[in-house]
Amino acid sequence: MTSLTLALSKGRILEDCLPMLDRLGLAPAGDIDRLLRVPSRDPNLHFLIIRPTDVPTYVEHGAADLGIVGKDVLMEHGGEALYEPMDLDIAKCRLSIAVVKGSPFDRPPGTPTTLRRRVRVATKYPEITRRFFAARGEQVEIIKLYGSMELAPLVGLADLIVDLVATGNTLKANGLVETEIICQVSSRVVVNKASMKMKHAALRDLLARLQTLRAAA
Ligand SMILES: Nc1ncnc2c1ncn2[C@@H]1O[C@H](COP(=O)(O)OP(=O)(O)OP(=O)(O)O)[C@@H](O)[C@H]1O
Ligand SMILES: O=P(O)(O)OC[C@H]1O[C@H](OP(=O)(O)OP(=O)(O)O)[C@H](O)[C@@H]1O
Repeated sequence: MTSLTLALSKGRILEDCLPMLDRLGLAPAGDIDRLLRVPSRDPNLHFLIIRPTDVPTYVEHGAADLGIVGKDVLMEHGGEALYEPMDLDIAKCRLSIAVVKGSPFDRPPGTPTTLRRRVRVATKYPEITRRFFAARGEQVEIIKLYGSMELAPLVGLADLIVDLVATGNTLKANGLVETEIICQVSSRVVVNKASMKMKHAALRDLLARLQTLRAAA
């Protein structure tokens, strides 16, 4: 039998995936809090439990045959080297622009700025942000952060943020408002292109099983 390696994004996506994998009889058979390479209840499937931002890299290089990762991470990484056959419709949120409520930046999208400097945007997604503003003919100064983006405009580090929003509770709690949605986000299955050829039957079966869950949801 062909064996497959599936890279799972640690954190929120892993938690959302576990019930799905369990229903397919593919739950991890090991301590997912400690082990980085975990067998599943199916002897032909192993999991790698890794940081979300590392999933596209592992799959692209063939260290994993497939992976589950947020569309946000894929767009930032650039997904051209991977197949993206399925939207799992889990870990749903959106990538948005937000500003301090009532600040000079709290205005309709695309309003020309009167600033003598570039608008400063704090984000974990510099590539998506650069492309988004460039497509509108705006050059912005991007400040790369690794978390807690909501803090940046409160302490004068940035004018705007580009961050994930789901319920909107984090923005609200910090006195921020969403001014524009850049894109909707959900978790996707990505597949290594060589694996898709060499392990076609095994991958097709696993994708079909994941698809039945989607259809039943
Ligand atoms: N509030 C949210 N609601 C729903 N999905 C979310 C939310 N925040 C993030 N996600 C999705 O889950 C993915 C992983 O988010 P999570 O917060 O678990 O990890 P992280 O802290 O971003 O990872 P890292 O450890 O690499 O910084 C994101 O890439 C996105 O696709
Ligand atoms: O709209 P909400 O439902 O409040 O969710 C949005 C929050 O969720 C994510 O953060 P997360 O909890 O993953 O923390 P992190 O950015 O520090 O990883 C995101 O970066 C927002 O801060």
